Amino acid sequence: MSPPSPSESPPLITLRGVTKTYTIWDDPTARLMAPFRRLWSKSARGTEGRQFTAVKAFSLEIARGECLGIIGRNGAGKSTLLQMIAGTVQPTSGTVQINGRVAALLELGSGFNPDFTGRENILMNASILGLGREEIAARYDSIVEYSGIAEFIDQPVRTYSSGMTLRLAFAVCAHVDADILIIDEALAVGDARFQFKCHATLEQMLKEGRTIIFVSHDTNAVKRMCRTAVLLERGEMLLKGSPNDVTNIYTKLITSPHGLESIREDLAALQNKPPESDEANPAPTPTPAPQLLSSSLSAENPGTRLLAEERTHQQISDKEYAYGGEFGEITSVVLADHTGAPRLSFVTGQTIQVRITCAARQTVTAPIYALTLKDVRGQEIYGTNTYFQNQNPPDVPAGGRATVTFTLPLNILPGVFFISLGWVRLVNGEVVVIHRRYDVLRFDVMPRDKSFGLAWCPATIEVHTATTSG
Ligand SMILES: Nc1ncnc2c1ncn2[C@@H]1O[C@H](COP(=O)(O)OP(=O)(O)OP(=O)(O)O)[C@@H](O)[C@H]1O
Repeated sequence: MSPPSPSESPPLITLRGVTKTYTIWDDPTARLMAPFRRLWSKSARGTEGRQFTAVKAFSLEIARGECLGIIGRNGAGKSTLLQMIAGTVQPTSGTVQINGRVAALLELGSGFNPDFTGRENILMNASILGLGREEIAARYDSIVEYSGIAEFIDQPVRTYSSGMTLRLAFAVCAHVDADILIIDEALAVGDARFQFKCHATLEQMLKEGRTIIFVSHDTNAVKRMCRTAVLLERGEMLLKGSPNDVTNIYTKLITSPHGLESIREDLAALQNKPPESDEANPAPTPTPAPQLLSSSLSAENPGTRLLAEERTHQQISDKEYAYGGEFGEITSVVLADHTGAPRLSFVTGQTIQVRITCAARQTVTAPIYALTLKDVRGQEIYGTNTYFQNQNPPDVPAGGRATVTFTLPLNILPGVFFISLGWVRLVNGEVVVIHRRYDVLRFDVMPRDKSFGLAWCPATIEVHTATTSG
């Protein structure tokens, strides 16, 4: 029987007005003395230490079978939120209601006793997570085999590397029939092979209708795994939406010098945006006629008219998300075939050209031009830039223009794809955005043969058959 769809079943997790406030002590002695002082004097209550709210009035319902990604800057409150869902931290106010068994991979090894062996920790953890003696005995060998560290299973966990600790912790979580799995960045310490195995297990868990909540700074992992993502900032939920929208806004937040201010308008626009259709299965669209692009520039800006004249375009994708544009703008984007003829539909293996024009309002020194291809889920499938290719394009003077052509073979199998473009510069090792236009063009790739998968790696096959044995 297939698991019920998220909309059919009641929420597995309900958070209502969840707030966590910590008391911060500048003086460690005052912290130690505080309980005694409170005993001596009622008036001392609440007068020492500063209150710091790590998570503010957070409300959310998470359905069975949902995979929710939580992203946000360092200190945004992600781990605190996960700890409250996992039950290891109590909220100061608000309620957390959980209707199922929770397994959590929080701070690495936090559930383990470092002086116990791997074997003892498996037994202890599986028991804490709700398995009975017989169930643990029946699954023990499988847990050890999954972890791949059988050789070290009788060594104390304090002697394990972080990758080995992760292997053990994940192996336990994967075997306890959890309804909800919570993962806090932990997977990042696993080697590539184990990460692959973890992701396959997570996919399987989702198919079985389990719920996964995971925190990651890896926006691609969020887009690959999740259908919904939440952006946390200073303890508050700024946005809940498609992983592509949320990670686009997050990228702007972390690269803009104006921080939160820089995304206010975007948040307002997204809140008014109608719900998206199934992004993973968009209906094919006919190639539209050329049309004028909307602009991020204000009408008052003296450069606007000149730039607008150039802003003729093949197609705007309705997903475009742009920012920057103050010092210069990517004014035109044309997708063409290898002859230079504009097109939006190709066949696997064909060569494309992406031609962009960048107009500088102020001198742009040490410019970098970048291109990314994404699939319909926002997953980056290819990206490059002039910096990675060891090119040093010339500065663009105020009022000047640069035209840039990216030429690349479309070695990808059929689907719908989006092009994102960036014009940035590096200042003291930091990326300063001149203009970024994400998901600006949408194009289709049609099949050229019956090969399958993601990438087109045209294989030749040689078969030698012997006519006699021996
Ligand atoms: N026990 C604690 N006492 C005081 N402050 C705390 C405590 N735990 C967390 N904080 C503070 O709460 C804020 C949120 O911390 P949290 O670890 O939840 O952030 P995060 O989003 O997970 O960050 P990161 O991405 O760096 O892991 C931070 O400012 C942190 O210093």
